[in-house]
Amino acid sequence: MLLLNHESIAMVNNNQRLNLSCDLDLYQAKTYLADGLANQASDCFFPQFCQLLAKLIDCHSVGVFCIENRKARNKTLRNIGYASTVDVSKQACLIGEPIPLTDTPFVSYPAFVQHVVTRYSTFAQLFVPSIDSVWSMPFFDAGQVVGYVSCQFNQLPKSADFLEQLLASFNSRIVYEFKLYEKNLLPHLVDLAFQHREGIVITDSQFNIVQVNEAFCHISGYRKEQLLTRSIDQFLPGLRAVYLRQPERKSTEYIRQRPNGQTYLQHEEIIAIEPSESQNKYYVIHCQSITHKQTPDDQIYKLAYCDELTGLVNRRKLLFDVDQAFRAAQGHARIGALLFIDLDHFKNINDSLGHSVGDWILQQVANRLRFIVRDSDILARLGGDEFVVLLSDLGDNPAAAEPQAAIVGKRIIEDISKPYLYHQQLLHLGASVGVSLFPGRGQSADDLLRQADTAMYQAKSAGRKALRFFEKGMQREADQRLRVYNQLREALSENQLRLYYQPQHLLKTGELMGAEALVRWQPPGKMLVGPHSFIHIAEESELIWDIGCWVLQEACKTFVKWQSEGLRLPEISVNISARQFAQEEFVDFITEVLDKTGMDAGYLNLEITESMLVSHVETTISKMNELKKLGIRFSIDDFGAGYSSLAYLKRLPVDELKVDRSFVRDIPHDRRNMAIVETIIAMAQHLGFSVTAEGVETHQQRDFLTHRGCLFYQGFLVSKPLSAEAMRHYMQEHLQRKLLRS
Ligand SMILES: Nc1nc2c(ncn2[C@@H]2O[C@H](COP(=O)(O)O[C@H]3[C@@H](O)[C@H](n4cnc5c(=O)[nH]c(N)nc54)O[C@@H]3COP(=O)(O)O)[C@@H](O)[C@H]2O)c(=O)[nH]1
Repeated sequence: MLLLNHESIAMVNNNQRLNLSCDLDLYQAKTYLADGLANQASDCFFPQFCQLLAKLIDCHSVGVFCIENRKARNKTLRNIGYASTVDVSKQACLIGEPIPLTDTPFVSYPAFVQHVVTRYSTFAQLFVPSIDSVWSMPFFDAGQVVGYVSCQFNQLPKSADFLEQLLASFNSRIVYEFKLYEKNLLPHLVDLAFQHREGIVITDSQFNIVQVNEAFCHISGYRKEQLLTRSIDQFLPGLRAVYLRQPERKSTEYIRQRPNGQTYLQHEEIIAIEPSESQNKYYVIHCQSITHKQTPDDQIYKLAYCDELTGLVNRRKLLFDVDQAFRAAQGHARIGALLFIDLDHFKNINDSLGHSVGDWILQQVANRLRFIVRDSDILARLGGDEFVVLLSDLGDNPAAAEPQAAIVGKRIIEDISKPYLYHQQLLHLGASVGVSLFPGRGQSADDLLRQADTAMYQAKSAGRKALRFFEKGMQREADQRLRVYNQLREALSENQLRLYYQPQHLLKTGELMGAEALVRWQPPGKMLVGPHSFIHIAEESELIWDIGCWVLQEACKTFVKWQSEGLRLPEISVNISARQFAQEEFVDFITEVLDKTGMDAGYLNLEITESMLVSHVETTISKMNELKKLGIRFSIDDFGAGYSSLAYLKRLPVDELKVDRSFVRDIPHDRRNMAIVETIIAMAQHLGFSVTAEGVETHQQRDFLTHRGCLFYQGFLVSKPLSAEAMRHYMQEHLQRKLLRS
């Protein structure tokens, strides 16, 4: 607003008072105005006031302005009354317009400015160029300026003193009308705003929804009663978190999901409103669905460069961006970082709750990541549960860049690990992050993704929810892993896998009670390779399914063959990995193998690990029950080394616990481990499970276990794992000894 600037203040301060004679009697003027306003309805008060005053003092025009957002830094003037003694059709309509007060203090005394039109071009746009000067005066409420009256003159006005005295006597009435105006205007504006085509949500200070408009219900697919009083986190997840973390970043695009599963792209803007110090804070969220607003060009761009599910940059665009960022960093001696993020346990959610929940989770993760990165960073989804954040400029000092990248990485892990609320159900995820800084010596843009991926793998191996920076040694390990993976694939197709069998005996009598099938890899011309060197690599990929299938078929085939040869073994145990068990078709697959091999399910025992049970207990129990109906038995392998939750243990249809080798190893030296073994045995007895001790190597260990009531054991004391042929001889000898004894 040009009326009240530094220059005008200077003029008043210089006592350049308007010294013009007054033709009007002050008393008459007051009466004239007071009569004219006496019965004036509130909504016409200010236009009428302006009209009367303009006529009275014979000026070009009069305007009344109230100050909006008085407490905010960016307060503005809104024109609420205007009248002119000349034809106003040629002038800009000011009523209701907020007028910006750029660089201008809100003065608290009358001000006068001459030659306004030539001095200020904006003013010329608002008023006819004939205006020469402007005089304005503030109105006060409890000592605070609440608005102004401004009078525009075609020529120098006659008396400012007169005007000042006249208007001062109307201060209370004008302030009263200001208040009425504000009170009446607000609901009217709210009504108008709520009829808007775009979605509006109002929340209280705790982000609970207090009002929504029809448009929001239409866009989001929720009914008003489903939304009111609920937290916005349920319907606009992530918005609150990003706002609280970065209040200056008011608007963002999100992928949202309707209750029917349909997704849409939405532009959301949040504004905090604090009506007064005594009143609570509110938030107004403006939502604009922009899915349909995209031009064909936008759509082509999105198809080519965006990930459809999350709206993030896709792999193709990321590779391009990485290349650009790498070159820019090289050219300007800056440092950047590429963060490779892989979700922990995502597959469990996908497998157990279905792909639509998996998709929902990926969208939530994308939204959470959006809050963390800055606009200048690049956020991409590579596919599956892999995301990438490219921080293109972390300064020019490598020592400072690394902690900065670590802060972002740790925040990513922290935010992704917070629970997700899906239809009253809390879902848990984690994230492992690998970081590669660039540009490095001998490094190319192509290396970046691979290096960060390698570091991410190290983070996963470190126990998940971890962050690792790429180091040169990691590359060697990654290359080795890839080599083993490729060779394993070949091993499967070239029939290089072998199955070994470790006998299991009854502790009390030494009776042969079963055997555990253990896989080995026999590369041509090389030493036999144990599962420790390759099972974990297989478990990271679909290869574990193929290997697991082979093991189960081979074990059943061999067992049936032994049976046909009269070698009767009470049971054969097969290890099942979590990834294998989680497959939807697992139960069907087992049934098929039993059918094909002619194996009686009553002889088959599946060894599963504790960790597998904790992540999705319900699905696990239901799968186990299906298999139990066929006659299959279950052991919990490595018991005591994992979570050992008694809460789920009593619900599981399990038959046996296998005490982890690490507890048996130190008998009789480690009293604590001995106490653990005793407790496991006692607990198993109470719950009706049998117990097998693994890794028994000495007579002392065997005696201890026997006296504590353990039923079965396996270990080098009695036999190492044997090839199928050696196991056949072992069974024959055992049978002969038994026959001799009887
Ligand atoms: N998913 C699958 N996992 C499998 C399969 N085959 C094996 N495995 C898992 O690999 C782990 C290592 O197995 P392995 O090297 O065969 O070791 C087993 C035994 O050799 C070893 N053992 C047995 N007795 C002793 C002993 O007295 N001393 C000693 N130092 N080691 C001994 O223990 C392993 C058996 O362990 P467990 O399975 O826990 O009963 C192993 O964890 C296997 O689970 C497969 O086909 N699928």
